[in-house]
Amino acid sequence: MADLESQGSDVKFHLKQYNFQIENVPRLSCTDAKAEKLISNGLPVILTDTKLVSSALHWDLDYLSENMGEGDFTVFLSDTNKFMYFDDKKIENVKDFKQPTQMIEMKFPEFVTRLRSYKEGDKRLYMQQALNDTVGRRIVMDFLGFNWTWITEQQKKNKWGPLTSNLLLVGMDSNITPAHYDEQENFFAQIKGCKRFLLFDPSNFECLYPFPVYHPHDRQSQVDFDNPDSLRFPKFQDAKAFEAIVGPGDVLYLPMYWWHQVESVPGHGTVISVNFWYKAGPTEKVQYPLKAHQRVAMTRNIEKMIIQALNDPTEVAPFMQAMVLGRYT
Ligand SMILES: C[C@@H](CC(=O)O)C(=O)C(=O)O
Ligand SMILES: [Zn+2]
Repeated sequence: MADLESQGSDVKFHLKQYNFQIENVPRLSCTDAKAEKLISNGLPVILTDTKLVSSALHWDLDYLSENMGEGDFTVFLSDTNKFMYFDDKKIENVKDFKQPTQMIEMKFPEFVTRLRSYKEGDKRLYMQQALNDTVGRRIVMDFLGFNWTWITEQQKKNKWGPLTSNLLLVGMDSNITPAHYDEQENFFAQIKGCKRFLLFDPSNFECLYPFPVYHPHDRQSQVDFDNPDSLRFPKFQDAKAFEAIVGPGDVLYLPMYWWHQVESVPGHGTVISVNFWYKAGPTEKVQYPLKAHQRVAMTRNIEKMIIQALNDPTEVAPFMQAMVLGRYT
């Protein structure tokens, strides 16, 4: 991708400003030993020359419209530029849960028509669809042309589990996926337009206040980054962010359990990405002190167990307080 510095001013100009500290994620060649080291240590890095999705860099709305086939694709509609994920299987756990987006299925050409006819005040659109075998032959050929040799080598070297899916993301610039974490390793490949990632290592759990595990917004931060409630979330100001801006051809290694907010950079038109989600590998012998992501995984398991045992989420806080206050504090 053209050196960001040459786009620096215009890309930087459009970026939203936040109060927390922000450092840069390193941009390295995939042949650089430092990049290998970062990945093996579960640290984020932008890889500039993997050629992972070179066979798809020609993808644009017209090409996809002609070649994505007859399948239905999942499109989210939002009244704002935010597209917060929710687990529809957990909606019944929260009385009067208000879905932040509407999820509809549509053919690709219809999606393109709606995208192109968008005007201020319309619902914004974001297609998020796992690539599957309904796509047309040319997309299959492009997909087979991905640099599977390189990424499979990474999977084996880092002892990851199997590839679970490739999510195709086609959205409007300025769309935002609010801060959340995933429980899978992720090589995020940028195809068209630019995305800005704000990343936080898993130890920021206490600063980002995830929703409870039973909530439809499990794994999502409760903090509205644009209007943080410092009374409810006093530690948010201590969050430490790393910024990664990716453009066509860049691949971001996004380690599992790392928080990320993803902003499609305004002024670059339609934004197209494909991610590569891998299951975590088997945990070898547990070593102490536990890593931050292991503590998060443990917290999740304990939270699920207590909710199930008490059979009432409102009893979790008094139960945990009785267990620790005056005994472990
Ligand atoms: C969907 C994506 C965010 C985005 O690209 O809007 C993401 O969170 C991930 O790949 O884990
Ligand atoms: Zn994610």
